[in-house]
Amino acid sequence: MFDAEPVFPDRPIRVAITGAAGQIGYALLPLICTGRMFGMSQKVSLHLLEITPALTALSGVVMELEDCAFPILDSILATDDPAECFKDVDVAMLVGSFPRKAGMERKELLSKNGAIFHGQGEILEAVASKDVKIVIVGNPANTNALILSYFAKGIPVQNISALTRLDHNRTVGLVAKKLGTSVANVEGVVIWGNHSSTQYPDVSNAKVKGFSQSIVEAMGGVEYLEEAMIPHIQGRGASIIAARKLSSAMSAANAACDHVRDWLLGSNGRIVSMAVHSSGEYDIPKGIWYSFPVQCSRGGKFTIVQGLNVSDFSRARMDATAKELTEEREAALSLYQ
Ligand SMILES: NC(=O)C1=CN([C@@H]2O[C@H](COP(=O)(O)OP(=O)(O)OC[C@H]3O[C@@H](n4cnc5c(N)ncnc54)[C@H](O)[C@@H]3O)[C@@H](O)[C@H]2O)C=CC1
Ligand SMILES: O=C([O-])CC(=O)C(=O)O
Repeated sequence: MFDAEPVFPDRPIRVAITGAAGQIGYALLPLICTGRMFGMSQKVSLHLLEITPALTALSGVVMELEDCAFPILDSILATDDPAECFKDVDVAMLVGSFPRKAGMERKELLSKNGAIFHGQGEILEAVASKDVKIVIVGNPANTNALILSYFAKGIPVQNISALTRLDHNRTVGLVAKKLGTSVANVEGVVIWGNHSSTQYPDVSNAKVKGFSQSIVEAMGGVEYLEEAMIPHIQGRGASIIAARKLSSAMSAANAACDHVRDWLLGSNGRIVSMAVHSSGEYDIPKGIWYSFPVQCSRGGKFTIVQGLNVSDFSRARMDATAKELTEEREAALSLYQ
């Protein structure tokens, strides 16, 4: 457990979690309530949303939360009404949606899940604080963020993000394993682009304590990246589905917790990856939600880290994943225009 100065010393922080009775919800709730997200000095008020048929399952989750007697858990609201759930929340973690099955790409979920983020965008626009910080976990996460923003124009684009921290953590884990070091020694990994099989996990700017040479060379050169590391990270979600017959939940919840903690409390100078609105940084098309290297400062601010070295190898991959996101944007917006 860690402690931190509370974001709101005088009141609980209100956190909405959609799909709270699902796999990720079940893994995420204990992380929040044991202080892994906001520290042990911040009281938390949970606003849990489920679809009506899952309300009984949600009531069981609520019973378990009560039975945990978490000292920082102040109150729980469980509802199937998104307007009630989102009213006055400080953070909205939008998990509730359908996971893919083996053999599917995440973008195949667009027609089914896009409608959820359309509806929730309109409701957030109507009832949420303009300061709310929103993270979209449900897939296809980047384009769901774009859809949500399209229907919630009063919420600043900087307050809407999508989760690529899982890919980031996967890459940190892989680098540490390959180099035989601790994950704590790995810094400067970047996930560029889409949370999909076109994402570009980039270690070319990474630094690892104890290694003075280039990390690309230490890892086995460009050939290793191209043939092993990049496909490994791009396909990790599918590998987990193949093995578990269910998509990642523990690691997804852990990543969502890291994402919100760093966004709200600051990343202490570390580079982390978040899918955020592109204003054309690194010549990425404007208006898509693209995963960039960011540094977060306390209070829910982040800046995209500028000036990282971009080789031709990186450029081609950054552009390929941007192209996919541009196509997803066209497919999504064609439903609404
Ligand atoms: N961005 C990322 O890194 C990751 C994203 N995911 C995605 O997260 C999503 C959730 O995954 P799981 O928890 O494993 O799925 P799950 O099926 O176990 O749980 C989803 C829950 O959402 C609920 N739900 C469906 N529609 C809803 C709505 N309109 N409002 C509120 N709740 C609703 C369902 O009743 C269900 O309880 C999926 O789209 C999955 O692909 C999963 C892993 C990583
Ligand atoms: O692969 C999936 O469908 C679930 C997911 O997003 C991940 O594990 O990264």
